[in-house]
Amino acid sequence: MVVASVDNLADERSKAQFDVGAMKIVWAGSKHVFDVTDRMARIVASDPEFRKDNRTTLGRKELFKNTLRKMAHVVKRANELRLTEEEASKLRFFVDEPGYLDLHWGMFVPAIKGQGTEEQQEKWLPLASRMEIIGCYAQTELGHGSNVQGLETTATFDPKTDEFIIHSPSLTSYKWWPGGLGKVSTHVVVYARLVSGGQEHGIYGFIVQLRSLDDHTPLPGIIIGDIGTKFGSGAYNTMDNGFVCFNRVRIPRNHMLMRFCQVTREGNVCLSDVPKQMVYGTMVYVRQTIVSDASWALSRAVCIAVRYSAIRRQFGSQDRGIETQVLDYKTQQSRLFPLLASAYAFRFVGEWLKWLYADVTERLQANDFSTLPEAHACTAGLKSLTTSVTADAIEECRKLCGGHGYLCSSGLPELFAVYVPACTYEGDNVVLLLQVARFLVKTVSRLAAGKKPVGTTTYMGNAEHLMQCKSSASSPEDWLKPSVVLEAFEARAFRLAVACARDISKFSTPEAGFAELSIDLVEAAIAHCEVIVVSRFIEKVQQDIPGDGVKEQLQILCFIYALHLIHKHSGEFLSTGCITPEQATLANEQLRTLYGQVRPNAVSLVDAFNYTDHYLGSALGRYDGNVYATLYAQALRDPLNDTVVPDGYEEFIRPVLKQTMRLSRL
Ligand SMILES: CC/C=C\C/C=C\C/C=C\C/C=C\C/C=C\C/C=C\CCC(=O)SCCNC(=O)CCNC(=O)[C@H](O)C(C)(C)COP(=O)(O)OP(=O)(O)OC[C@H]1O[C@@H](n2cnc3c(N)ncnc32)[C@H](O)[C@@H]1OP(=O)(O)O
Ligand SMILES: Cc1cc2nc3c(=O)[nH]c(=O)nc-3n(C[C@H](O)[C@H](O)[C@H](O)COP(=O)(O)OP(=O)(O)OC[C@H]3O[C@@H](n4cnc5c(N)ncnc54)[C@H](O)[C@@H]3O)c2cc1C
Repeated sequence: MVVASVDNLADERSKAQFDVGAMKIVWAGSKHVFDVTDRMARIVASDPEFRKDNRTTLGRKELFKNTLRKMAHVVKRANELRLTEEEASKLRFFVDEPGYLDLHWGMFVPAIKGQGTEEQQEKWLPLASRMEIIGCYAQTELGHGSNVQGLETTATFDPKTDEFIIHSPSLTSYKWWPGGLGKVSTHVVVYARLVSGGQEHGIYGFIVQLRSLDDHTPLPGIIIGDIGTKFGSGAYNTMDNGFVCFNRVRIPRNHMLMRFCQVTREGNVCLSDVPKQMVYGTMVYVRQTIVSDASWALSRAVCIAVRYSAIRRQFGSQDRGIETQVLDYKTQQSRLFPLLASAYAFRFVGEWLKWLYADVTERLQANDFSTLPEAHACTAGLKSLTTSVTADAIEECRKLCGGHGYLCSSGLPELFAVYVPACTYEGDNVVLLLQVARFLVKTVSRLAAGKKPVGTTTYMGNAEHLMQCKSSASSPEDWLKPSVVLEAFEARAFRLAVACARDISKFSTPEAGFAELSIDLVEAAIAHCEVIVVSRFIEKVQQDIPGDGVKEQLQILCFIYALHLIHKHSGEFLSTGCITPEQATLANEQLRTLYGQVRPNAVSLVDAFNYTDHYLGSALGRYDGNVYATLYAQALRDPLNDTVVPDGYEEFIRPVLKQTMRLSRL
């Protein structure tokens, strides 16, 4: 019997019809980013301090201490190697272990940058950059997360002492969830209701010291700890998500982040002339980074599943000869290749969102707030879409790897467990889609008032056409025309949004209509977000892209992405009358052809992600394809195999056997 050989992947690589090196640059975004990413990934992979293959077997305390050691090593290496901010952030990324540094650099520092005055930034940022203090971001409470306006923690100004009193008035007001809070952070940006002169003035951020910088003990009035073990082995349990209760903790007045709202010495509250939502700015920033990161998690899972599907063979042999690679099964392709295409789609939309965020930031600095609602809708919607798809895709990749996908050594269970909270943190995905829907309904009603839509809703300006058009696709090849594909997506999204707006107007109040129709609104929001992703992908493949065959591969992936969505949401495309059942069948036919075109390039398309074996952390996804020997070696290393006869034999197995023997003699 011929067994799968590691040569499978070499064979696969020899079939590639494009320049893999050039695709690596496209995936990275530029030669510079590729070089930095590649260098940082290799530094981490070659450093034994960053070993992670034992993570799922460690108890919580050991795991956490191990993370502390790694974080300290990250800081040490970043200093020794004099890494730039860009390089250090990549280094942290490849260490691939959630830890307090994520929240310090990812939320605490951005909150101060975004919401602190210049003076406050000058004071706090150098301390944070040199890591003389470690910070986190505490917004969520035990009783309230999604509803930020419902937060209970108070920050009451005391004009007698020129201080704020930070207080947790109830159990439900305890801050609950912030990463880095439980055991590590010395400081926190706390979100609380500002109270001055006996009046409430809304939610703002306040810098509070939590722990002594001498011995790390909590400061007076602070009760603090970890919220407990979370889902999965290893995974997010490396993070000390924490709780904190403030018992009338006093902080100086200038610890309130005062860029958008100032409290004077007398306790007067002066609002700047900016929208009050500016205080939500850190969330917009982080949502944008989460969209960029989705493509990394998704591509990682897809890389494992594609390589393993090329190695794994089942059936297809009459004479016990060589069996079929599971990657050759159309069903495997139809589950896997849309995920591969989605990874590329999310990579490009992530890059675009970075641009959008930079653009809105520049405008806000010039007091132009006109694009803020769109930036909020795009970051919220794309965060929701990309994380939901990625979490589901990681689980699908696990199933695509059959039984071995269920082993921790496949890397997929931990990847799923660490990734799935992305659907919840930084805004629950449904709550965020409802924000997009609110924006869409407003856009539709503005259209009715003769206002021209801009940005990602520009397509809605073509209202009359989008409401009436019928797709012209009359052959499978027609589904390779960008204009045909885009028209179908835009018409579906627009018709769903218009139907929602129309139906809402039938209720006694818009709020009642919005609440009753929220299921339809979520669907309309997803349809709009898919227009954004599809159109950005089409735009990308219409650019000049260097490298033999690279553009052709991306075109194939782009159409797989779009057509698999038409298949997935065929109910909506059909019920809105954007396409006919015959056209849906033609789209499926084209999709099947495209799967055949990706097949010989699949392994090279995942090689283009340029992942090290360390980063992948998977016996199934190894670059050399040596799957079975690695699975066996890792099984032998399991703590349960430390002894041949297990601990507990004398106590619990032997007596059972003895008892059974006694019974059988009776
Ligand atoms: C094996 C592998 C191992 C290891 C892998 C290693 C590492 C990788 C993994 C991951 C770890 C690393 C890092 C991960 C990064 C981050 C994750 C960590 C932490 C997460 C942190 C948090 O979760 S912080 C808390 C976040 N909380 C939320 O997001 C709350 C959500 N709620 C809200 O945002 C709001 O309450 C709301 C938007 C839902 C409602 O707002 P509001 O009550 O004000 O009501 P309205 O709906 O009425 O809105 C009023 C108007 O305001 C507009 N609006 C709302 N929000 C914004 C905004 N942000 N910007 C601009 N405008 C906004 C809204 O549109 C309304 O406008 P109108 O014109 O319609 O009035
Ligand atoms: C791993 C992890 C890390 C985190 N890190 C931090 C951190 O560093 N700092 C921090 O402040 N917070 C953090 N959080 C908290 C996180 O931001 C919140 O959990 C998140 O915002 C969701 O809020 P919630 O838990 O209140 O969910 P809920 O709002 O209680 O959601 C429960 C259910 O209700 C539904 N729902 C809620 N409102 C509506 C509505 N209006 N319409 C329809 N359905 C609705 C949701 O869809 C969901 O299904 C973290 C959370 C996790 C899981």
